[in-house]
Amino acid sequence: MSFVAQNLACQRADQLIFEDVSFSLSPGEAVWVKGRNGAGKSSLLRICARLLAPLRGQAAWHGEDIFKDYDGYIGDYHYLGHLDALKYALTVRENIDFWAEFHGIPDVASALDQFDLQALSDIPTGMLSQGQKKRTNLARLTASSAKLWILDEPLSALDLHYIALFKERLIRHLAEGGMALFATHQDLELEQVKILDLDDWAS
Ligand SMILES: Nc1ncnc2c1ncn2[C@@H]1O[C@H](COP(=O)(O)OP(=O)(O)OP(=O)(O)O)[C@@H](O)[C@H]1O
Repeated sequence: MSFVAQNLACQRADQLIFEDVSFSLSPGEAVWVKGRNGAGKSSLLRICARLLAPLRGQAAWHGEDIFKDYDGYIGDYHYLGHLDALKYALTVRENIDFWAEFHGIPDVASALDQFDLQALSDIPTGMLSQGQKKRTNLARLTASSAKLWILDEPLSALDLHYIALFKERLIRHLAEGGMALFATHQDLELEQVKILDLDDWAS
């Protein structure tokens, strides 16, 4: 099982953002995407989550092009973007439920527990604070069986307690053979992380 990106180039509007970006992920590995504001971190993650087509280059999961083999990749990755992607009219539990069901994991209770969401579980997510919304998204992530976590600024809005909790959960995911591709401005101080600095690759 692996994710391999080769010579990716990205263009937004008429601007070439980066080119020749290559990296790979095997079970237990994490890649930390770094770079200045506007370097293309979110764009790279969106390409890997198939939300944006690369200008050039390939990305493959199990050796199959992610843009050609739709079904082979869909249940294996979970993308957490800048926006919270919650359905505000639904409660915390209902939001997590939906994704847990999509990924075939019915254990919503433990997902709620992991990010201390039990007391908030019946509140519509539109009423949550930014940090509570982020915790709901992280619970949704951990309720999924996705092998590859693609995370854009997963720490934003989290207080120190929940940053530590998230880090612990990420380390467990990697220890269980998962993979992670994440962009943060803050160092998570993971021991085994490969750094991909887009400032080195900027066009
Ligand atoms: N929808 C869009 N249309 C056109 N250009 C875009 C679009 N989204 C982003 N860009 C441009 O692409 C470049 C890369 O943006 P991106 O969000 O990937 O950078 P980033 O490294 O994640 O930045 P930050 O650290 O500020 O979050 C920027 O110059 C940005 O203005």
